[in-house]
Amino acid sequence: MDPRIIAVSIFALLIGIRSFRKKRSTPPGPAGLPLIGNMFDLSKRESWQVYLDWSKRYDSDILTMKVPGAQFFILNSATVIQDLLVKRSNIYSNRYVKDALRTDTLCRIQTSWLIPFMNNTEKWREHRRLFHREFDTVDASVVNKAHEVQAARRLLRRLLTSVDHEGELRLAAVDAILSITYGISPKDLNHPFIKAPEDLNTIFADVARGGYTVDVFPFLRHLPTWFPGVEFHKTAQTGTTLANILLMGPYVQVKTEMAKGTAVSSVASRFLSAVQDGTISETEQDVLRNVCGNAYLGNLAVCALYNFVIAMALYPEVQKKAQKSLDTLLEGNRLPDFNDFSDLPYLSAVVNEVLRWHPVTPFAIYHVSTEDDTYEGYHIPKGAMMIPNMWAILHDETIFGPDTHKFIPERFVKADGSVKLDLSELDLAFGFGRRACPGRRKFCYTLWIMAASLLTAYTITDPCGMDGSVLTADSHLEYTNAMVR
Ligand code: HEM
Repeated sequence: MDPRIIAVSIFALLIGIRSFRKKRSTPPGPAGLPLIGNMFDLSKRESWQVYLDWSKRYDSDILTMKVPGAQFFILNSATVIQDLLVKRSNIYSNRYVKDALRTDTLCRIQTSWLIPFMNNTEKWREHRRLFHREFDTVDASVVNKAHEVQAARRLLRRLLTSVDHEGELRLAAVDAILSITYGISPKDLNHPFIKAPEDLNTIFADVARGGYTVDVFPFLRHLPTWFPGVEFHKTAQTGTTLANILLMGPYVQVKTEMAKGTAVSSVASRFLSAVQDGTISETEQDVLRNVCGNAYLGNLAVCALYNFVIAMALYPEVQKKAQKSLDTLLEGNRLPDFNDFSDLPYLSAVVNEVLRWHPVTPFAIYHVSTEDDTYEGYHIPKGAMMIPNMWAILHDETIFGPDTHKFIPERFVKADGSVKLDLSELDLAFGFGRRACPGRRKFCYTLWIMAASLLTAYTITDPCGMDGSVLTADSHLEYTNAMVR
């Protein structure tokens, strides 16, 4: 054979092997242990910072880790997240695949009505469409905002006599969402509707951080319930009960109140009236009932309310500045309402900074890919778990300016005093692409009215730790490693 042909063939073969290798190569990441892979690496303390440090060590914004049955990709920059979860959201909008790691405990809890766990299907799209219609449109927000103002006023009134300030914030967050959704306003923390979403969110958070051995070794699910160490059976049972309280408890109460003619106007009462009038189908009724249950579970908003209070106590000069803008506008004559929104840009900047400073969901919720993909030469297989390090991008100094670990609302203020981003535009704090949080606009307004009301009536001082020690802006605040913190 002609030696030139042989040389060309070998060259072509080498190029082929190289490009195949490149296509199949995986991003860098820490080497795991035999059998369990990176199980311990995935649940490091303050893992958002650990993952970011690894990005520097491995010189890559995308990292990979493996545990039996699943491969995770950590996305550590806004560019990678934008490229994959937003621009390719047709591929990266699924959730946990059935029977994959970590889903075992969840599968036992009745979660089919929970939007965050639905796969990218028509059912999920219909739920999101109706969620938007009921909570996000201009018409809906007029009624919803009236409820939010009332919930904020009730908080101020309770704080006059209560000493359990933390409990009052928890109550206020549930009060706001329950009154918008069901017209129900719990009077105290013993109300059965207060604890259910908190406990269910705790179970989901435990599952998400791999708290159950069955998620790693699925064969354990075949062991009988009395067997030591199979506590997940009990957790799953508790979770199912809680999920039912969430979905059916307030919904049934509204139905009963409507029958008695005592129901307060709410999302649920409006659609139940439409059912009585025969203007919506039974399927739509079921979807709307689920949508209400999802909004109720979204009460994780309380974590952001805590962060607001902590920030005000640690940064008194910020608090004073926000209070001054409120006092100048209200002149001590009245409490704020949503008509004041555009006149208080600094307060909007404070709320933006609360969401950025300590994001409530540092890793959003994992997205799952539905087909094989290639990115920057790396192979990403179908079923890969994509973990966006939201904390990392919200602390990226190239996006938000210097000292991102400090609470500086001025980073959101333009030279003319107006706010850089409208509240609802701080999208980075609310997830990505098609799965971005549908409650974000509604929630931003809840936080805004609570913040405005609190700062008008009270001054938050004397920050101290659990052990009574005095905290300052330089103290290290420890956050849990959960999906929601
Ligand atoms: C501090 C307030 C909140 C934050 C920071 C937040 C953040 C998030 C994030 C990061 C996601 C995942 C997005 C992704 O997968 O990329 C999400 C999903 C979701 N959020 Fe929120 N959220 C908040 C409040 C709320 C509220 C008040 C509601 C309800 C009224 C709500 C309803 C939902 C729902 C239903 C989903 C699932 C969306 C889906 O999977 O398609 N959230 N949220």
